[in-house]
Amino acid sequence: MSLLEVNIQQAGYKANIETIRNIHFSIMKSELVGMIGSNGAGKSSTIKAFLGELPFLNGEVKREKGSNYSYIPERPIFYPELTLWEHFEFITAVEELGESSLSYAKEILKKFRLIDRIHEFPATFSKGMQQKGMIALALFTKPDLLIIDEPFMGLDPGSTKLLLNMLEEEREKGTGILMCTHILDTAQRICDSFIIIENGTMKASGSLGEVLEACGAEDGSLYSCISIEDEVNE
Ligand SMILES: Nc1ncnc2c1ncn2[C@@H]1O[C@H](COP(=O)(O)OP(=O)(O)OP(=O)(O)O)[C@@H](O)[C@H]1O
Repeated sequence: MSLLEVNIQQAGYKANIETIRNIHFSIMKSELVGMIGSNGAGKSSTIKAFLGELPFLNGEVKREKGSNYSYIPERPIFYPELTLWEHFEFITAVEELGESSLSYAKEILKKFRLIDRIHEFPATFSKGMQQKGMIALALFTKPDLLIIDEPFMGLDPGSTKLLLNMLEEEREKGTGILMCTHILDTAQRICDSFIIIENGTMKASGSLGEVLEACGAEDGSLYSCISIEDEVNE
């Protein structure tokens, strides 16, 4: 059984304005799925659509019964009136997670070198620190499904390496992961399967070999699956 099955016929932000259409995929346990496409192709909108955050959706989304998910949006979102640590305490209380989750949170925060800053407000953090705070908040709940939009944005090389290790550990635990990224060489190296989004629809999906073939990418590179607009003549 898949952790997530998405069948979107159409979805959008405004009535009668279709932002995405005909997007169908599923995510299995321990599967790392890379969603790639140009700026504005519709990746974040696809995520918002299956999370129920778009006002208009014609389609069907199925999640495995009893499974939980974490979503790391493209831009970090925090409660302005809470310190970083209060975010962990708040989620622990709301989701009735228990003390062991808070110990796990501290472990992650130590790895990300944020432990000395947990009593500060995330709005005062650097971009990369905010991103690491969001990642820690997503992971400490031990989700079955992890959805991450541009996870490497703003991370320094050490934190990028740490995140890659953490994704691998999550996968080994059985977590299904959907990751949107423009870092195609990393995606090509670590993802089990791919969804290529272009102009609001799915251009190809499947294993690396399948998407490369569907895109006619003879050079064997995911870069060839992304259409690049003709340069504007001066
Ligand atoms: N809040 C919104 N209201 C209306 N239209 C939106 C909104 N957010 C995004 N769009 C539109 O939806 C389309 C797809 O945008 P989306 O953010 O899904 O792209 P993306 O593939 O995630 O791009 P990027 O790689 O730049 O993050 C774009 O035309 C964009 O202008």
